[in-house]
Amino acid sequence: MSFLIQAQGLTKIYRKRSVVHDISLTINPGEVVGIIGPNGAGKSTTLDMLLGLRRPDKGTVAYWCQEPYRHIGVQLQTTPFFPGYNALENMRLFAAFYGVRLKTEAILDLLHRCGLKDAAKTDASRLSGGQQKRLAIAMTLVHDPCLVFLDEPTAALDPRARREIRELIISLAQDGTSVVFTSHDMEEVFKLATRIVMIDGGVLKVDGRPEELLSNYGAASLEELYVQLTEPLSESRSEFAPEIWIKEDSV
Ligand SMILES: Nc1ncnc2c1ncn2[C@@H]1O[C@H](COP(=O)(O)OP(=O)(O)OP(=O)(O)O)[C@@H](O)[C@H]1O
Repeated sequence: MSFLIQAQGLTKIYRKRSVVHDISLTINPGEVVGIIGPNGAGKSTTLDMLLGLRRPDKGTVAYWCQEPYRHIGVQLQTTPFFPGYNALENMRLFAAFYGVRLKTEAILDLLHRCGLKDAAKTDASRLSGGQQKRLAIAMTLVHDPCLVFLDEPTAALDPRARREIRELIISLAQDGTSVVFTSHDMEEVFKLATRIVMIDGGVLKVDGRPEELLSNYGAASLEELYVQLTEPLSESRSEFAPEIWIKEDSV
């Protein structure tokens, strides 16, 4: 299998403004791809288009197999749990969406892998923020996917919970699962990612291996590279400084 997802020329337009513009991106087997960029840069919109959750206005997405959704796990920024059900039951219900019947032992193994074994019987809505994130990630694994998408998996978590999620991402990668994740924590991205993609103003700015990127741009750290390549908020990202405007007759 040469690629998992291959996107060509992805463009998404809202109110005549191109919030994602002509992005081409390939996700390969075995990669941990870290997607970085300022708030509102177009990362989530790009992920959604890669996943087929939003239709691109231009461009194409190709997958490595006929039914990719059966083999992709997705944790979006908000993961709705089934209210009134505990973690284990949520896992079982979620698995049913994929047509997978998981034995209790198998679910407990997954919860254990995600550091949640003791919380299996706790109502999902009563789990802590970090536990809910871990449950959201555990739920992406119920159908044994070969690719998982994690949108800001460590955002708003305390240091211990962040560390646990990072270890989980490393263990997924070690088991051969490809991972695509977004994060605003440059140190975290540098540590975890085998490839880094930066999107800014809806445009793909860089795409490469972490060490290569630093040496190509002469940056001492990913944070330095980020600052070097993105514009200050006041210059580029006010409400009145849109990314790319589309001529009326071209939409
Ligand atoms: N449904 C929509 N209608 C109109 N504009 C939208 C819609 N969805 C996203 N946008 C706009 O598209 C731009 C990109 O949003 P997106 O959520 O992809 O950014 P992001 O890089 O994921 O940001 P963050 O890091 O804050 O999550 C933003 O300006 C956002 O306001």
